[in-house]
Amino acid sequence: MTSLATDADVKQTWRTSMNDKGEFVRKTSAFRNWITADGSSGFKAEANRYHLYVSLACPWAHRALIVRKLKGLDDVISVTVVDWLLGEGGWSFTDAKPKCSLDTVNNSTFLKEVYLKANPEYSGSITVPCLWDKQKQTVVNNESSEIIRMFNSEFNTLGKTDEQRKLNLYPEDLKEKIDAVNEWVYPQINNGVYRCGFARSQEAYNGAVKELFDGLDKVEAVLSKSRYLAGNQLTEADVRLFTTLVRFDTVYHTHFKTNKRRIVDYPNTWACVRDVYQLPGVAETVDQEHIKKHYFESHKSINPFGIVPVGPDLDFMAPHNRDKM
Ligand SMILES: N[C@@H](CCC(=O)N[C@@H](CS)C(=O)NCC(=O)O)C(=O)O
Repeated sequence: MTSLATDADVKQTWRTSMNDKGEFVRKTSAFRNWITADGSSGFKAEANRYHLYVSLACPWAHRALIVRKLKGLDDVISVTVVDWLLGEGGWSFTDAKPKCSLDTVNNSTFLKEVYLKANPEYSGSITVPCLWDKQKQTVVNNESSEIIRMFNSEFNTLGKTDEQRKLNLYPEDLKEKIDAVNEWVYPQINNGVYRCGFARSQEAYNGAVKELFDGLDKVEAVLSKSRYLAGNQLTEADVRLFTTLVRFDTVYHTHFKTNKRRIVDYPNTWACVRDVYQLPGVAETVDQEHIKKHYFESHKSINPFGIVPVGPDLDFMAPHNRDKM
């Protein structure tokens, strides 16, 4: 019998990752196994073997959901959506909220039970996305940047259509460029919004917000010259940026105090968000109810009454005209 962690043992990343300057410092992910097409790593890419635990609110989990869709892997990799509320016990399962379901794979009540099944000694953060191996009964990987690379390259015989099997979001000739973009987009923007929101000193906030808007200005400049971040072809760099930007005006702008500008104020960036949103399969991965309710209801230290603001209404389906660039 696995010993279960008590609520007090649950390490909520956003609460515990602070340094003495009041800055938010994200912890590194713990499970880093690799699925390969040939199985040489011990984790072979196979249909119905892997299960993805996600929150529809979480930008990191959202990356994995988008790549799973774009690569036509929805019938190959199953998914459970957790309750949007991140409570005292961490992520949990419910069938009483739209799109959420109980954990029929591991029959757990809290996601921490899944992590502890993989490693009873585990004391790290309990985060989504979490990729579970139904065969080996363990967590394969809980780092989104790696999960999307595996979905992109290792499941190529299993995708639904030829086009989806051939889609390459990290092509050889663009690797350097994509890595270079990720190198600044991650700290300044993806993690940057959290660094603004969870700052516990004015200095920490000032530094994070400056880097964030320098980053967004840079994105706008790049996207004024090319359709996507690494040129005229969609890559993982765009997916990684998109999941932050699609949450920006509805949540971060108010909740994380990133209110110098909104994404709709950046014409090229906003058009690029709509471009990615309108790609086949992407819109159905975006759920603003989960997104808004998760952040505003869960982070009681920055929104004590859990009130969810009413707006803004954004038209993600408005024409983007980026294909004419
Ligand atoms: N580096 C991880 C970060 C994942 C992460 O921090 N996820 C958040 C949700 S947005 C989480 O699960 N937090 C749980 C907690 O703070 O307790 C990745 O990119 O996969």
